[in-house]
Order: sequence, then structure tokens, then C-alpha cells
Amino acid sequence: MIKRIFLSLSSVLIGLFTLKTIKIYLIRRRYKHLPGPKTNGIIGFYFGQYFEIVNHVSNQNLQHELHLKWSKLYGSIFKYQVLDRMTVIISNEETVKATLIDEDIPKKPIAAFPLGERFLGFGLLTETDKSKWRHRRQILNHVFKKDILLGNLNEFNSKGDILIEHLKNLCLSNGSSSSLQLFYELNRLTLDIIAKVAFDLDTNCLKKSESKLNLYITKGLEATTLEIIDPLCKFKPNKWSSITNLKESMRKLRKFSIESLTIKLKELKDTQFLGKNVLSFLIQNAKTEEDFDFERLVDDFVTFFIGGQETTANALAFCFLELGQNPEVLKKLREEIDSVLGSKKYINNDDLSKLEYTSAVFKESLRKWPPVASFSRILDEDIELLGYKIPKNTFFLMPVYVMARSEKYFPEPEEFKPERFLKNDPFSSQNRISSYTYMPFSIGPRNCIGQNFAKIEGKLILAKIIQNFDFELDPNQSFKVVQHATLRPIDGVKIFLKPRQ
Ligand code: HEM
Repeated sequence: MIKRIFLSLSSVLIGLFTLKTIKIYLIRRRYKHLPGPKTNGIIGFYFGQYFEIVNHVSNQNLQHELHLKWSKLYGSIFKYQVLDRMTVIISNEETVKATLIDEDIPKKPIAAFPLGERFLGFGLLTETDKSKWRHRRQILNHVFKKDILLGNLNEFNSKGDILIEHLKNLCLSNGSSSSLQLFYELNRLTLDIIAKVAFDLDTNCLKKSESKLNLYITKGLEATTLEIIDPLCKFKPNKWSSITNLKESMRKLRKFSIESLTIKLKELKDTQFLGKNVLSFLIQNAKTEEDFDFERLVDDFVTFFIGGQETTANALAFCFLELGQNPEVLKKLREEIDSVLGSKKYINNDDLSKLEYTSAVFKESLRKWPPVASFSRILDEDIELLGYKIPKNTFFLMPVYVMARSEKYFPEPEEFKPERFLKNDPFSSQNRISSYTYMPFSIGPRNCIGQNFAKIEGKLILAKIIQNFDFELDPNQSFKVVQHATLRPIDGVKIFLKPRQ
């Protein structure tokens, strides 16, 4: 009996193994004509570059650095294999244009159900059904128009002032000898801002010493990254307890979102949904049955929290990491902010448009450290790129980081030089900045809906902090950057802050 069970189990396993082998063989054959890193022997056949990537990342390096290295070695189009998936990366202005605009290739959602748990679900970022996505995008485009957002400058300013007071209090309680991790303060601030502006919700994370909401979001992003970097994680016993923990956090985030939405929907009903925020727009314009689907509303709720928080907090944190290492840039920035704002508290639209160098600093930070360093697409038909036939169902990674670090488009790519983005500066003409070489917010129909939001918020908060504080970086920190779905400074940007007189 035992022998028979053993024999049938073995034949099932052998069958599965044979099928996998055939699948990998066929995939490798389909992409044989494309350049890319070589694989070695039998292990290489089955695993491709899996071990190289996992080792690289576990040594606190970015996967995107490997992509950059490969793009230099193999050219504007290359492939690499991870288990039974082949990824193709293109890093050339014309091909990026052809893929993102001309072909309008569908999205391959990540973060929708990481580790099998509903996270962003069918929210705007991860929706793959084009007509459902288009309908919701059309409704929401209006909320994110620049003039509508500028109507919220009061909220941006008042949350910014709360941050300044909070940082001043931290300076008092910490004294001048201990540093603080700026990223974590910014991350709580951006969460409060998106919650208020998009959902009229007071999360008040900044005032709490420990924000559970922040923690749940962070864990959801961690789960997403884990699944991207290590597709075999579920089979590794040493990862099981952390996977359980990550799943638990995602469930708690969903529970929080359901409770908050239920309360908000009741409140909105009393005002007949006459607000100008994301939620009231979604309800006011709801037509189809799906528009009223509560689970989908929760997906969008979570999506806007994630999209609107972590990305902008990271972009701002990187500004300070770079300013602390580039005193000349900091000096110029401070001069501009002092001359435009003086000691004025309320920053209006006019001030924002005068802060040109501040804008360039934010843009350069997004170039050197794009929070969304790549995004994915999946090909729905065969196409030809750079003389190579690319088969249907190809998985593309759009190389935001690789393009922005390419010498071909950005001379001295490792340097932090906001002058690249100043039209009247001679250095700007040496850079080839276009929508296809510089794309921190992506381009094409699925570009970032919140980019105006991020630009207003980023500039205003940067200006307020520089206006109010002197700062120095803590030399006892790692300057490394980790991939946390978005790119994030590993030590959270430790700085010594001192209020300015
Ligand atoms: C510096 C800050 C930001 C960066 C770098 C950024 C970057 C991006 C990128 C690259 C995409 C395209 C992703 C893809 O195709 O997979 C995207 C999409 C999106 N972003 Fe942002 N984002 C930022 C801020 C925001 C903010 C503030 C919000 C919300 C207020 C937001 C909400 C979204 C949403 C909802 C999408 C999906 C759009 C769609 O598919 O129609 N983002 N973002």
C-alpha cells in the first residue's frame, strides 16, 4: 500500500517536473535571439538569474543597479530569466515611446494580491480591465487637475505647519546631540495630507508616537517587494513567520479601510455626496453596478493611501539626503526660499510658481532616486523593436531608474545637479530630458494621476522645512537605499535639525 502511494506520488512529481522543464525550455527558445546575461549549466537552465538577484538584493543593493549594469553590457534591449519567467528591459528613448505611447501596452499588476492577500485589489493602479479603468480614471482626472488641487492649498499649508511645530518640539525634546529620522516624520505627514485631501479623513498620524496605519501600509509594500524579488519565498520555512505577519498586517489595513469608509459614506450621505474629494466624486459619478461595489471602493481607498503617501515621502526624504551632501545646492535653495517667502507662513500659488530652483531640486531628486524605479507592462501582441521580434505575452519592465542614470541622456548621472532642470542654465542643454528619458511619474494613458498633487506637496513641504530649519546629516548612518516597493533611504535620513532664528 505504502509502496503504491510512494510510486504514484513519484510519478506525479516526475510529471510536474517534466512539464516545468518543457515550459522553461520553450520560454528560453522564444527569447534566444535577444541579448542578455548568460546562464550557467543545469542550475542556470532552471533558475536563470534568480540567485544573482536574490544575493544582490540581500546584500542591500538595488535590483535596478543590476539592470543598469546589464543595460551597459547588453545594450538598449535585453532579457533575463527568473525561474520560468523572462523579463525584457528596453532602455532607449524611441523604444520607450513606442511601448508606452504608441502601443499602449496593457499593465501587469503587481501589489494587487501580494502573497495571496487582497491589497490594492482592483483599484485604479492595478485595474487591468481597460474599460473599467478608463471609466474611473475619467471621473477622477477632474479631482487631480492642478486648479482643483490648488483650491486645497489651505490643507497643504496647515498640515505643513503642523509638521514644522512637530519638528520644533522634537528638537526641544531631543536636544541638539541626537538625530531624528526625517523619513518617518514625512511618511506620517504625507499620509495625513492624502487622507484629508482625498477622503476628508483626519488620520492625525503625525501627532501619534506610533502610527499603526503607517505600519500596515509599510508591511503591504514589504509583501509586494518580497514577492517580486523572491518568487520562491513561500517555499522557504525561514520566511513563513514573516509572511504570516505581512498577511496579518494587510488584513488589518483592509479592516481599517472598511471601517473608515463606512463612517465616511454615512457622513457623505447626509451632505448628498457634494464634496470635491476622491470619494464624493466616485459616488456622485457612479453609474454602473461596479461603481457601487464596496470592495472596489475599499481597493481605491487603499490605492490612494499607498500612491499618495510613500512615494512623496520618499521623494522628499531623498531631497534632504542629497542637500545634506551638496552644500552649494542647499545654499542656493535657501537663498531662493528666503527671497521668495521671507518669514511668511502661508505659501500661495504665486509663491509656488516663483520657487523655480526649489522645483528643480525636487525634480533632480526624482531623477536620481525615482521612488517608482520601474513599472511593468505585458505585451498583448507580437511587436518588433530595434529589429528584434518580441513575442506576445512578453513581460516588460519600464526602466525609470536605468534611463535616469544613463550617461547618454544625463551627463554625470551620479551627481546631484538641479541645474539640469533650469532652462536658462548652460548645463541643462547638455541633458536630453524628454518624457521618455525622464519619467518618474510614467507617461502615456496610465501615468500618475497624482503627479500635480505630489509636485505641489513636495515643493511646499520642502520650502517650509528649509525656511524654518538648519540641518546636518548624521554621519553615523548608512547612505544605502533599499527597494521597498518604492525606493527608500535605508536609515530613514538621520538628521540633526536646528530651528532657524
Ligand atoms: C513623487 C510622488 C509620486 C511618484 C514618483 C509616483 C509615480 C507613479 C508612477 C510611476 C505611476 C505609474 C505606475 C504604473 O504604471 O504601474 C503612478 C500611478 C499612480 N499614482 Fe503616482 N506617484 C506619486 C505620487 C502620487 C500621489 C500623490 C498620488 C495620489 C494622490 C498617486 C496616485 C497614483 C495612482 C492612483 C496611480 C495609478 C494611475 C492609473 O493607473 O490610472 N501618486 N504613480
